[in-house]
Amino acid sequence: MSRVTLSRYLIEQTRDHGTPADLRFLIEVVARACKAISHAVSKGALGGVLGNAGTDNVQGEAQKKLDVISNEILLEANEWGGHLAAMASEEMDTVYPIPGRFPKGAYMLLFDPLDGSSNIDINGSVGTIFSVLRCPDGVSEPGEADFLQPGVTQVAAGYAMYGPQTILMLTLGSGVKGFTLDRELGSFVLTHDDIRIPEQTQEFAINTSNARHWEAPVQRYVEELLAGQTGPLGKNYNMRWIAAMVGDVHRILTRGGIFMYPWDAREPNKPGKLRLMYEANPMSFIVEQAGGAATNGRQRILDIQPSSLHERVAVFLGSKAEVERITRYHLEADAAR
Ligand SMILES: O=P(O)(O)OC[C@H]1O[C@](O)(COP(=O)(O)O)[C@@H](O)[C@@H]1O
Ligand SMILES: [Mg+2]
Ligand SMILES: [Mg+2]
Repeated sequence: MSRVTLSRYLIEQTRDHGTPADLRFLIEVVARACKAISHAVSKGALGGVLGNAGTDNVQGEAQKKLDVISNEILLEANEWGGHLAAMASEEMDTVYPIPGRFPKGAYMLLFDPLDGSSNIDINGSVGTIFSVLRCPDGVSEPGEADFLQPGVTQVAAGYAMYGPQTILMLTLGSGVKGFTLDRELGSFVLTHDDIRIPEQTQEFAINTSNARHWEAPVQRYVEELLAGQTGPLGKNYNMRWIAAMVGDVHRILTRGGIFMYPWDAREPNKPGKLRLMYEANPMSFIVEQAGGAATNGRQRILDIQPSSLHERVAVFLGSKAEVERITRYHLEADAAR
């Protein structure tokens, strides 16, 4: 059987399903950048890429060397391609315009260049998350306001995961495909066709060290999960936490489950830890395209109208029945107030 590479898959999407050629090139360039990041990550201590960069990002988080390297790789790969009008990144203060010497295109790219940064120095899984938006008509130099589109307008989203294997998961809005990097061939090869998340699950992911800071509906739900077979949910649940959203979402796409990063009272003014534009929106698009659901506890994430580029959000995503349950618990608690 001949192998379907990412390039071939994208060409077939253009030929048979009307995927614009410039979107296809854009995805190819992002995938090439992910290969370069995978290579950089794998060098570890030998390549001098571990440890802190000695700088903070706009959100006040200490940047790791690989956060900065990955951001640079994505910028350099994409700026000359001719498919983009601008980029935005978790690691940059504001919008990155395409330099005047390069041609401009119809799309805008957003990314979390290195997700799961706390795993870098322990040789745990990390990844890259990306989201593609259309540049509004008539805008040649998009600013922050042009990026503030709800997630439902995304034309493509995906992530690469740099684990024991490097994989790339992609949605163009009609299902989710997964590709594994063949290092000898240098290509991403289709290995996960038509991914579907089971509606029910027996696995959950949440950082329980924050339990005392959660809202009542989250405490209620997790208590019920922990109560197991003799509790109100009537079954035993297992728990996993990779500390990299890419890893937890990848597990959910592979065998189901629910992932939660709720609001908590440690920083009460922030709606959550994860970023709407670089993490929650692309992951919610992928999860919905695989038959799952994603909310902030009260509302579908893809319907949220962003108010700023680096906006945070609470995230509950994965198997539909579980996401519906935790969302219902929030709404019931709100109604009883
Ligand atoms: O360390 P915590 O609080 O458990 O947070 C883990 C979460 O933080 C993140 O690492 C945030 O992403 P970055 O590494 O891109 O900042 C998520 O991937 C992950 O789910
Ligand atoms: Mg992240
Ligand atoms: Mg990051």
